Amino acid sequence: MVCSEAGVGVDNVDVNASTRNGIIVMNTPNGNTLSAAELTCAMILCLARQIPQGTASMRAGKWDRKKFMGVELFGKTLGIVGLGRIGKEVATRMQSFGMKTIGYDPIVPAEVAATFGVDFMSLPQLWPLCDFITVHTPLVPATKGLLNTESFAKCKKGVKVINCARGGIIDEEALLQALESGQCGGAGLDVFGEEPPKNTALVNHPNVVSCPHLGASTHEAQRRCGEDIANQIVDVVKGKALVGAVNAQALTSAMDLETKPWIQLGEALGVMGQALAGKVNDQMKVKVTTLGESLRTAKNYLTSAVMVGLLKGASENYVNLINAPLFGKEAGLSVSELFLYFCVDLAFQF
Ligand SMILES: NC(=O)c1ccc[n+]([C@@H]2O[C@H](COP(=O)([O-])OP(=O)(O)OC[C@H]3O[C@@H](n4cnc5c(N)ncnc54)[C@H](O)[C@@H]3O)[C@@H](O)[C@H]2O)c1
Ligand SMILES: O=C(O)[C@H](O)COP(=O)(O)O
Repeated sequence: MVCSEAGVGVDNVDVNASTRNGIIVMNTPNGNTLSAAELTCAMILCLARQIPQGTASMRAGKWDRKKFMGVELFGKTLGIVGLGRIGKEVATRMQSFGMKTIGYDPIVPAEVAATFGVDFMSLPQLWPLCDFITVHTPLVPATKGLLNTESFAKCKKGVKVINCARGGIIDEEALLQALESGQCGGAGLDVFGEEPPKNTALVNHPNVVSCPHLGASTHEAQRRCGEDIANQIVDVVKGKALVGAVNAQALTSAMDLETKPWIQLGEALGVMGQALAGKVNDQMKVKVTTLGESLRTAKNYLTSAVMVGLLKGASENYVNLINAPLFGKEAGLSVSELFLYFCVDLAFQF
């Protein structure tokens, strides 16, 4: 079974429960990149020129030319936290407005960031330099509250911030306080800790521009994600490839013609192990040893295959390559892996 997310974030899918039930969880990480990047750029422009506020004012019958004095983007510094797919597209677009782009990412190296015009630096270096800050990371423990009271205090007074990634990366309480004090000069928010937000203090703030999670809401992005997911599912059904799976590393290898026989062998060895050792219990030790360069990376799938064989029939659950490692762990099995280059005493062991 496959559970597909037509987008990047799988936070609306219970990945652990899917893994337990042997269900593949897939996403389509590329389809909505441009749409999310364009919305971010639109937010930056709205913050600079207060376009939504101007519209609301005119709808209220006013002609207030003095109230909405803006700033140019030319020559301003944009800090980009998270230099993946969307962060990169935002950078190149905003450079065309004459913005200087600086950024940080724990995975993307400085040399790579430089290829798309981003001056890489640490977060403590980045905060005080930015006129605008936009976040493009996943929401994980390391990014929750990345912009908080402490980091706002390190920023230029009046810094404008954008979150078109995930609610919670900018701490909402700290943001409200920073908006109230003027430390933050405006915020563009497409995402919220709770969606829709019950606490409307932020969306009602005069310096906040907001959208109801519209980053991927374009005809083009929806079509692309739909096509991607359809192709991914057809490929799985045909046993051709497993693209975009977020919880099935072993299964990715199972699609490869060269590794298929090894997976069958691993499973058969597991069945034999069960026949010899009896029902799996927490006293059992399993050691999967592979030999020779061609099996250097085999532990990625072979151990799972052995576990399938060991647990099949012995478990009340449906066991497959996706959930076997989890069930093995829960049964208390002690599993280790050994790779040997050569079968001699001088073998290099990893
Ligand atoms: N608003 C929307 O509708 C919408 C649409 C698409 C994507 N998104 C969200 O946008 C975000 C980015 O998506 P993407 O496709 O660019 O993802 P991506 O995986 O291509 O890029 C994310 C980057 O964040 C970096 N990162 C991880 N931890 C970090 C940290 N502690 N500090 C700085 N950087 C860190 C990663 O190394 C990676 O390069 C995700 O949260 C995604 O769910 C939102
Ligand atoms: O993570 C994503 O791709 C975006 O947040 C879009 O998600 P959605 O398709 O649920 O709007």
